[in-house]
Amino acid sequence: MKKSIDYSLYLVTDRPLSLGRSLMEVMEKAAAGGTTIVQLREKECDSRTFVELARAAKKLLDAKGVPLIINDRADIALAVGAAGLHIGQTDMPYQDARRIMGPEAIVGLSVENRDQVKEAASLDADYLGVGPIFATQTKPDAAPAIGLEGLAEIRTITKTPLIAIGSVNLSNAAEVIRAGADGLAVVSAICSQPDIEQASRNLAAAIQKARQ
Ligand SMILES: Cc1ncc(COP(=O)(O)OP(=O)(O)O)c(N)n1
Ligand SMILES: Cc1ncsc1CCOP(=O)(O)O
Ligand SMILES: [Mg+2]
Repeated sequence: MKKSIDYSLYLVTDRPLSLGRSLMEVMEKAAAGGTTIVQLREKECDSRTFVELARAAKKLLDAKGVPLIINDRADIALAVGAAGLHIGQTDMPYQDARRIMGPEAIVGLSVENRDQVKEAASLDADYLGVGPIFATQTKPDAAPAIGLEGLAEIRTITKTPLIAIGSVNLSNAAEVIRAGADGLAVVSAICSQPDIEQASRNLAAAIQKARQ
């Protein structure tokens, strides 16, 4: 049986946005503060570097019981035995990713609008990464923001876990949860904060409170 995953606080890494701190430091402190799942997102590095980072990330996160998801690259996810893969609308098609990763792996899919959510209904994605919720500078090629209304509407058409992404931070975490997100995916709200552990702790507490 597939392991149940806590998607509450989903860190998506970004080394250039980490204020000079190492990937290991970011992940270590984020996990200490309550981050429940980590996606290694590397847009610039070569494959060798990506594998080495992923292997080191897995070792660190395994010791903390935090699952590691790899962005875009099924080959890297398989090479290091990661828990799963995240793909978007212009990445490898979902069915191919699922076949390669196997039935036990977590495979997450990005959706940017309600049509893509409807298309995803025929798939068995473990979660949908919905966004951007708000405009973000972190991903210059992101689709237009869907807002809290867009998220709430998507919530009504699927039961698949929804992970909200795109300028999600401490100031809007509660309303994003209340609009229907099962988890919050953040880059800058953790990676670019001076105190990563505290930022993670604050977000985890805000999520818990919003669910009460
Ligand atoms: C949790 C989560 N949701 C959405 C995305 C975006 O994925 P994608 O559209 O493939 O864009 P890139 O991240 O590959 O630039 C994500 N990474 N994680
Ligand atoms: C990877 C990604 N996909 C949609 S928005 C985004 C970037 C989110 O970054 P931030 O949390 O800093 O806005
Ligand atoms: Mg992608």
